[in-house]
Amino acid sequence: MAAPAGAAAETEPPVISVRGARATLGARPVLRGVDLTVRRGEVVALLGANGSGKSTAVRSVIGQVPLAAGEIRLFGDPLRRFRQWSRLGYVPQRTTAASGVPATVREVVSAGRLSRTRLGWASRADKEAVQRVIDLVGLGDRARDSVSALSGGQHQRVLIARALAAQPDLLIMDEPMAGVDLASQEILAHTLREQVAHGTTVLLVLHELGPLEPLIDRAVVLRDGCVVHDGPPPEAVGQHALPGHDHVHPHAADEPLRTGLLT
Ligand SMILES: Nc1ncnc2c1ncn2[C@@H]1O[C@H](COP(=O)(O)OP(=O)(O)OP(=O)(O)O)[C@@H](O)[C@H]1O
Repeated sequence: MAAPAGAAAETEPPVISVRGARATLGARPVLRGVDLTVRRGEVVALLGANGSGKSTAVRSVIGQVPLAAGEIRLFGDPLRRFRQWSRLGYVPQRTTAASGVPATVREVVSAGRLSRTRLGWASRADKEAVQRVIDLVGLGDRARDSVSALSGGQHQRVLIARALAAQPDLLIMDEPMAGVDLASQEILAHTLREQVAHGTTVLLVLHELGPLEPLIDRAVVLRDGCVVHDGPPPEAVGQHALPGHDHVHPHAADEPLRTGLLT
């Protein structure tokens, strides 16, 4: 669990403030008046069924989806004026670090450090920061390997290391556990714990709380582009405990709820 946001966090502007956000994709209204506040040091999970608008909400926060109405602020600045992108690490949903270009783990993770490197040259501190996050995600012995040689879970760990390389104050991850084997899930949970212990603010899109549950301070649940819950994480089984849960799971119905749901 993150250290509770202190008195300073109460008075300073939220790290993320979304007010009355509306967005339409194609002809479809996908966000229909979303409010979302994330304060410094908080770990907030954005939950909801397939298509409820979770990814669209986080993509609007980072400026990838324009709003039809409403306002977004990051670290107190209106999004259109926000320039401190090195303070934000983002791991998009279900992407791969392998682009056809044979890059090594270290090269991909170093790319995440570029916003902090001075004069285009990686300093010793930059190299150490890159090595630290590679070690943190348990890939210290794979740093020179091509990312194309990695498993899906290892890929995801590379992408998270890339997002952490610039030592962001805010980490946004869209379903970081999706398609990730259990061993990698545990490493990711450990990685996140470390970040949270160092004060990083985190917004996570999740299908369920799963192994990250002990870290989550607050859950915001979307349904049809509207917030239907904003408060303590639903007990034990994440959104499954909520009425109207209709997520489609690619697993057998008799599988235990706490394992394998994210794969
Ligand atoms: N580019 C697009 N054009 C039209 N509709 C879109 C587009 N992108 C997403 N949508 C639709 O918007 C709705 C919300 O999508 P979004 O990806 O935000 O949901 P989600 O809650 O993240 O779902 P999932 O759990 O499936 O990732 C879905 O019905 C989706 O089909």
